[in-house]
Amino acid sequence: MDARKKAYLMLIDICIHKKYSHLVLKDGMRDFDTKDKAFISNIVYGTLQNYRYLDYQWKVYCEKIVKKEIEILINMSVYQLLYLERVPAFAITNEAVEIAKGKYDGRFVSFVNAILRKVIKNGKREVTGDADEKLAIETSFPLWIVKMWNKQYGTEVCEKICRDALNVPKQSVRVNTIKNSKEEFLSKYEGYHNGELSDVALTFDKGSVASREEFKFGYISVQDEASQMIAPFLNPSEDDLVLDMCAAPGSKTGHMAALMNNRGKIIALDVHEHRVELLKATMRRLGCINVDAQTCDATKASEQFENESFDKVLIDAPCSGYGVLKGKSDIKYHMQSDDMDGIIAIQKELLDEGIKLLKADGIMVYSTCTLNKKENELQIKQFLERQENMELIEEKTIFPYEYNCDGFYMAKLKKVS
Ligand SMILES: C[S@@+](CC[C@H](N)C(=O)[O-])C[C@H]1O[C@@H](n2cnc3c(N)ncnc32)[C@H](O)[C@@H]1O
Repeated sequence: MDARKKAYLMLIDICIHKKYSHLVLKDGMRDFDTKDKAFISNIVYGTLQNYRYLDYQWKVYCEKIVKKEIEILINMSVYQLLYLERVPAFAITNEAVEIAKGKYDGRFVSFVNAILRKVIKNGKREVTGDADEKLAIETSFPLWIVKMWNKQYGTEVCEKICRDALNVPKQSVRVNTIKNSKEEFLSKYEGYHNGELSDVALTFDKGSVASREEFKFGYISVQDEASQMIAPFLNPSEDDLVLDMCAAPGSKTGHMAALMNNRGKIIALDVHEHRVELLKATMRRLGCINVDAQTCDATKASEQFENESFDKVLIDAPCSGYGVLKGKSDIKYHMQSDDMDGIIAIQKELLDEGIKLLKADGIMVYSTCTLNKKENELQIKQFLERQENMELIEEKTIFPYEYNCDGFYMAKLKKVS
């Protein structure tokens, strides 16, 4: 199959059938060579990342509402016209027409052709509107989130968050110190560079590490650098009993096990059984022997575990994920203003359950990979108002533009006796 046709079918799966982009790309590219793989992934991610900007470039030329399948075809073609300078315009138009011919009737074929010709003739449209509207279109965010970030973080930070989300994320791994030190690892494997934030982080430029020997042997774990700041923030020690309430797929569990020198004990919970299986496989690969993984709804964990029995509790909560938009452009594409309504209630339940299980003088860390104060600072403020025996020791936000990493929020809390 032609690479563009494949990219189109993948975009249909992601945008219409709501499949995860990384899985669609992983499963769909087996029969393509390296060059085509790069081309397909460029079209898929580029189109998703710039979707609203691409809409803006051509919807001015049509009066009626367009079928979603046709909109996707035009957007992926406009993406190539505006961003892939080496690809000739006639090749892009011809291929779009061929894809349309194979699937839709003659009316749609001429429509696609006419729109693309107008975009070629008129070139890029300058974005107009007030500052929020311009930023929203230029960076392909819905207006409501630009307004929300503006209100919560101020204009300057909001603009940096939006523009940074268009960048390609840095790829990072964590050296698994249970199996090797960073120095030992670097003496054996090439193509890795020191990270900026975490002392066990390495970055790499090319390809994916999942098929490499060093990954299979468990010498490294794929983990964003900002995410690597969470386990040290909780700082578990060798003789601690730790509860990791939302643990799968286990990035932070594995990091905590390493910080504890594989001693003490981590009870790692997740509500989804298939994700607990993933976590167990990761723990085996990394050689973590102090982790007991269990399928459990952590909002009811006190029915299963004794109250006040854990020295440390980590709640790496389910969240809207607005800190990881560079790497997961499908979150950006699908984002809706009511995404967080249900999640905020679950986060609250997890916090209230966590405190029951924490020992007096114990430490709890609450973290999310989102940039939304309602799930972060405000969630913690309301928790502290409900629970007088908890005190806030420190809270911080890592913005994704600071280190070309993911965005994370973390709060460290202590149970006062
Ligand atoms: C942000 S992810 C955790 C990432 C993980 N800590 C890591 O570092 O790899 C949130 C996890 O919470 C789990 N989850 C959601 N609701 C839950 C609940 N009520 N009890 C336990 N786990 C839950 C999800 O299945 C998901 O795996």
